[in-house]
Amino acid sequence: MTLDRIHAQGMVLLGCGKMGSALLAGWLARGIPASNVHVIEPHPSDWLRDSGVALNGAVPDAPAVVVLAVKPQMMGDALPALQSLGNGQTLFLSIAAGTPLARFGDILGQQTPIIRAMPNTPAAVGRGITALIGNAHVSEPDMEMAESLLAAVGQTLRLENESQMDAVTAVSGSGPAYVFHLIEAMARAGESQGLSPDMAMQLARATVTGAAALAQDSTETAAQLRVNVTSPGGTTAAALAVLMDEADGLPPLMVRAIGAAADRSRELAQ
Ligand SMILES: NC(=O)C1=CN([C@@H]2O[C@H](COP(=O)(O)OP(=O)(O)OC[C@H]3O[C@@H](n4cnc5c(N)ncnc54)[C@H](O)[C@@H]3O)[C@@H](O)[C@H]2O)C=CC1
Ligand SMILES: O=C(O)[C@@H]1CCC=N1
Repeated sequence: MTLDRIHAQGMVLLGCGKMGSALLAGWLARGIPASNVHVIEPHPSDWLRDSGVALNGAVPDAPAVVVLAVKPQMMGDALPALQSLGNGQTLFLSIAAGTPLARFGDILGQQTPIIRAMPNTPAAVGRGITALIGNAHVSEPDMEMAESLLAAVGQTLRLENESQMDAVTAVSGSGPAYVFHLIEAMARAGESQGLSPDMAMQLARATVTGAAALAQDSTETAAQLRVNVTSPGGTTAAALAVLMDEADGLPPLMVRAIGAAADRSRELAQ
């Protein structure tokens, strides 16, 4: 129902790289007709060419929504081409890290309804999470349309204020990279204990994905799931004594890493 406007008026996707194509794959899988999606992408992948979307042609006069999925540094170059759609009924939905709502209004017009969202790459397998916040011109139906689009690729979450977006970006936007790095680090540590690289990677990858699935499906807290693995005086306890060290274990390291990402998000806003 909330996607009726897209069916009637079409939509535009500006930039179809890693995140844009993850979103597009979800929309097509959820039944948005490819012919309703107009994509502007100077370097289209084979997948995009074969997807059936309207690629690099004229965009509709009044699309229901324009999704902005170019790098923050490219926004200034890319956005003026869509200026004529500003100050009207078209909703703009940006997924760019660190780009404040006010900056879009400066280019598109101050009356333009704009939503800022932060998805993540597990959207590619329908397991993303996206946080959203809109400016004062976004109506409830606008917000619901954006949520429906993003719900096609995972969970959604409304923020209370825009300042939360830097922390969201640091936790869930960038977060998948931390988990992939955990796989790499566990595999490398397994190698240092004598496993072959292939075997270490198979064990690390299956362990992280298996634990993630358990965290998703279980009613128990993450802390309890950890306790369930930890036999008193056993191997896990020995590892956790290292990882949970308050001075140089994972918690202070994560505070530094997430702090660095949030700081970078704030810098991008300058
Ligand atoms: N990759 C990720 O995990 C996430 C990325 N984001 C945000 O999504 C946006 C895109 O990031 P990625 O997909 O990772 O980058 P990407 O580099 O894979 O994709 C950007 C795309 O924009 C295209 N492009 C460049 N100039 C253009 C123009 N003038 N008009 C139309 N298209 C143009 C590029 O050819 C490229 O395909 C960024 O703003 C980023 O902050 C948000 C959440 C997660
Ligand atoms: O690294 C970045 O800036 C983008 C935003 C969140 C994930 N990737």
